[in-house]
Amino acid sequence: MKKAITIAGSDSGGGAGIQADLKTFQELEVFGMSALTAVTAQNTLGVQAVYPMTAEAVSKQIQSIGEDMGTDAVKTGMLFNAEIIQAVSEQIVEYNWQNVVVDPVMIAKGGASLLQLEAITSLKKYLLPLAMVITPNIPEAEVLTGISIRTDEDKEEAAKYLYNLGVKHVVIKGGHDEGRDVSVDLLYDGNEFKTFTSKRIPTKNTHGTGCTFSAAVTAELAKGLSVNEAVSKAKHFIQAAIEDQLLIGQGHGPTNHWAYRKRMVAMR
Ligand SMILES: Nc1ncnc2c1ncn2[C@@H]1O[C@H](COP(=O)(O)OP(=O)(O)OP(=O)(O)O)[C@@H](O)[C@H]1O
Ligand SMILES: Cc1ncc(CO)c(N)n1
Repeated sequence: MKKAITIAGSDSGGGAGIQADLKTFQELEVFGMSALTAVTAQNTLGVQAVYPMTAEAVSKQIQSIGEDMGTDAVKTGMLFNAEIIQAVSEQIVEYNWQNVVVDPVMIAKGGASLLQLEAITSLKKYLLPLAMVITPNIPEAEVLTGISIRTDEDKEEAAKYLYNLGVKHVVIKGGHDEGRDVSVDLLYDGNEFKTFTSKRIPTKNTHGTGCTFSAAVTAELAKGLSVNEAVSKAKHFIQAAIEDQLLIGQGHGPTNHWAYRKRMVAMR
């Protein structure tokens, strides 16, 4: 069985963070492991509190996996501060992990900060050059590049900027591209652009869409798919998860992580 580790924050509400990642790994038949970077008190209404781990505690968790079990792919989500980013980057180098998916989580749906502003320089300097894939949403791509993204050309320019920081593949997600009836994710591999388009689902229940999408990319890379194939599969996975609504909580509800498998079983 292939293995994947998520290095991310805990979402007590279960829709995003470590919980979304492990559910997604399981649904895609990959053995899930984790290193917690922070504990959040969170629900569908927002983030009530953030308790970061020490960089040492994060390092030790990764070391436990690296020294014994190993992994076929790595995902990073909420990293919170520069010390954690540096520790994670060092461990990725130490164990020579190649299939690294960086979801540059910055701000939760309700506006709470999940990454300190001064940590963005460290993210760009230490972690991005180790990434096989980076999966920013539009606001994250704007912060990382300083480019204001309004048009498809702006997205392409931002993707090129991120590629030039040493990331091998850039996926700029289209969930925040509101006012369109489609959600378009753009993939750039340094050579050509490819788009993955789906019907935009009118719903407020999109808590954890980004985490779930990047976890699905990670699981598929662990299984040996190419980045192109992994992104395509992840797009189908998240589309099913948003479509098959759960209606949990009073705010931005979680997606349905088992919708994709339910569909696959029904098609057999
Ligand atoms: N309403 C929607 N309908 C269809 N697809 C969507 C919708 N919202 C998001 N997506 C898809 O979900 C994935 C995640 O995109 P999004 O831009 O929402 O990430 P995000 O902002 O990082 O998510 P979050 O911060 O909630 O974890 C992308 O593949 C995007 O196309
Ligand atoms: C712990 C955690 N990671 C990531 C996100 C982004 O969706 C969130 N809301 N919470």
